[in-house]
Amino acid sequence: MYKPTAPGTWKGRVDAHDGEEGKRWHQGIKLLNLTDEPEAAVATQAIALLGFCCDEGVRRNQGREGAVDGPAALRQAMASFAWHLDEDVMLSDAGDVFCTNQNLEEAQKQLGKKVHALLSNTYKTIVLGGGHETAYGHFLGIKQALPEGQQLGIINFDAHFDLRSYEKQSSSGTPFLQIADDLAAASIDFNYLCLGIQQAGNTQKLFNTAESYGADYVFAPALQVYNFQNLQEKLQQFIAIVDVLYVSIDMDVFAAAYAPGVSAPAALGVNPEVVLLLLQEIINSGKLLTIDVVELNPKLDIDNRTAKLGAALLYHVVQQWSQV
Ligand SMILES: N=CN[C@@H](CCC(=O)O)C(=O)O
Ligand SMILES: [Mn+2]
Ligand SMILES: [Mn+2]
Repeated sequence: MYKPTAPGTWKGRVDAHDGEEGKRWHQGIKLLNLTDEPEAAVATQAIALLGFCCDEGVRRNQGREGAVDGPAALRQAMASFAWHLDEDVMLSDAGDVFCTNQNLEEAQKQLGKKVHALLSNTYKTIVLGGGHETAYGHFLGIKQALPEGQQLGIINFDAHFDLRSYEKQSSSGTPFLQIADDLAAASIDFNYLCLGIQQAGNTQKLFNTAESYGADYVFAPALQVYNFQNLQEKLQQFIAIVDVLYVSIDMDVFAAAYAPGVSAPAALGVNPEVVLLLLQEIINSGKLLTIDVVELNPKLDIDNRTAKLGAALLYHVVQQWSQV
């Protein structure tokens, strides 16, 4: 269920005549094998990518399958980024966890183990999804790594709450209710802020669940650069009450013009600029523990637009996160 990334996977443009000055991500990234427990990160700033090749949650949620190929498409979209990282920064690719035989629950457990291995060895972790069922597996690792007494904050950029009932089965629509219930069982608060909610994309039942679980949210039409001061205030209030942050970026939060390659595109979704500004606020808080990008479906993408957007956001995340 786990495979390290094969040598040669990262490839792209080479400016050989420019030497070190021509360096790109595919030439600087290190491959990290998590088959055994990784060694503690040696670099001052160690960032690791980990793929979750899975769309079983999307299938179970009546969505359009294809997110299983999200990690490969994101790697490809990142490969030729110019290298502007400081010398003390190590960027690693820790391979992929796969979902086999539709066994989502086992795949999520395996993802949790690998996330825990990275976090407990001081890697700043970036999980490449996968449908939004990625979030529950990601959380299993966060929960194990969370120091006792620390408050976890979850910020989800998403058109949807993903708070559906998992009584019959879990899916890409249920991860944050699973997380809320797991936290409640461990007497830990569920601090959940959802940014970019589409009213038309969430039934009254979901709004009621959000309310009963104390979830906070901002509708997509309010997630605009001109409203940034209000957004910043709301974000800062949320960040102030927690110790560490888990951020999830569901690519369907963006307008379909920017992100056509998702199971459930949002015609009136948000613009990327405001998300980038909010990510910068989050990273500057110094509380970001781990992040994922989910729901990219390369089969439905147009000219790799969605993959390139996810990758571009991660470029800025890596650049800024490596400095805090
Ligand atoms: N991952 C979540 N997906 C959405 C899908 C909504 C739709 O298909 O319109 C959800 O369950 O709410
Ligand atoms: Mn989602
Ligand atoms: Mn969504």
